[in-house]
Amino acid sequence: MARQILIAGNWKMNKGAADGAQLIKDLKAQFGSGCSCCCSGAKKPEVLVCPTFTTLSAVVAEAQGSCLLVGAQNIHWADQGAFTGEISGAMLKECGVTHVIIGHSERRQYFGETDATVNQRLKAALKNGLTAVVCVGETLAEREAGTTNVVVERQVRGALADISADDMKKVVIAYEPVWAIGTGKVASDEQAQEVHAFIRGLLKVMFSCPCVADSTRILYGGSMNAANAAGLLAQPDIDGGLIGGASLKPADFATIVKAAAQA
Ligand SMILES: O=C[C@H](O)COP(=O)(O)O
Repeated sequence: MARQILIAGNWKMNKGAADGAQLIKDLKAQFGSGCSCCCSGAKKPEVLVCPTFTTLSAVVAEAQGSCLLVGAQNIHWADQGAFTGEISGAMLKECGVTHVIIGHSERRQYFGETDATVNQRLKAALKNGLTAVVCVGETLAEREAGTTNVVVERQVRGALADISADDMKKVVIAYEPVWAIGTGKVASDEQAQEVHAFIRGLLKVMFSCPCVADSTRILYGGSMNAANAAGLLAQPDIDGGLIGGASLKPADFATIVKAAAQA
C-alpha cells in the first residue's frame, strides 16, 4: 500500500512568534508558490511544522494558504482544569493546529512521561480530531544490551492500548533512537529499516485488520539531515522523518522534503 510520506519538523524549544513566522516565510520561499514547485511531477509529501505553544498562532497565520501543516509538541489528557503548564486538545484546536507530537523521548527523559501518560495524551488527541505523532525509541544502553525490540514493543503497545483500527487512521509512529537525537550519529539505513519493519510487524500482530500495519506511517527521527535523508527515505518501511535541528534551517528542510518527493 502506498503511504504518503510525512516530513515533520520538531522545532523543540526554539523560535518565538516573530522568528517562527519568519521561518515559515523562508520555507515558503524555498517551496515556491503554493508549495507545489518542489514536488511537481513527483509524489507530494505532507509537510508539518511543530513550534512551541506560544508560536503556534503566528505560525498558523503565516502558513495559511500554503502546503504547511502545523502541529504542537504536547497535549494534556484533560479538557481543562488545574494542570499548571499544560495545554488541552481544545486549546490546540482553537489555535488552528491539526497535529500533535506525543511521547517524545525528551518528554520521557526530562518530564516523567510514561507509556501510560502517552496513551492518555494520544486518546485526548484523537478525541479532539488531531493527528498524533507518537514517538518511541531505545536508549544507547538499551541498544547495546540487545533490548531495542523489547523496549520499542513495550512503548508501542503502551501507547496504543485501547486504540482501535479506526483510530489508527490518525496515528503516525515516529521511531527515534534516543542515541541518534541531536548527536549527529544517525542510525544507518539498515538499522532504521530493521526497527521500522519490526514495528510494522508488531502492528500486524496487534490489529486483526492488516490495513493498519499497511497504512500506518512510521517516521524516522534522529539526526536526519539534508545529506542522509534520501537513503533513509528510500527504505521500504520508512514513511518520512521527524526532524529536529535540520528543520530550523529552511534550505536543509526543503532539501529533505524534495528527497521525500523522490523517494
Ligand atoms: O523530534 C525530533 C528528533 O528529536 C530529532 O532531532 P534531531 O533531528 O535534532 O536529531
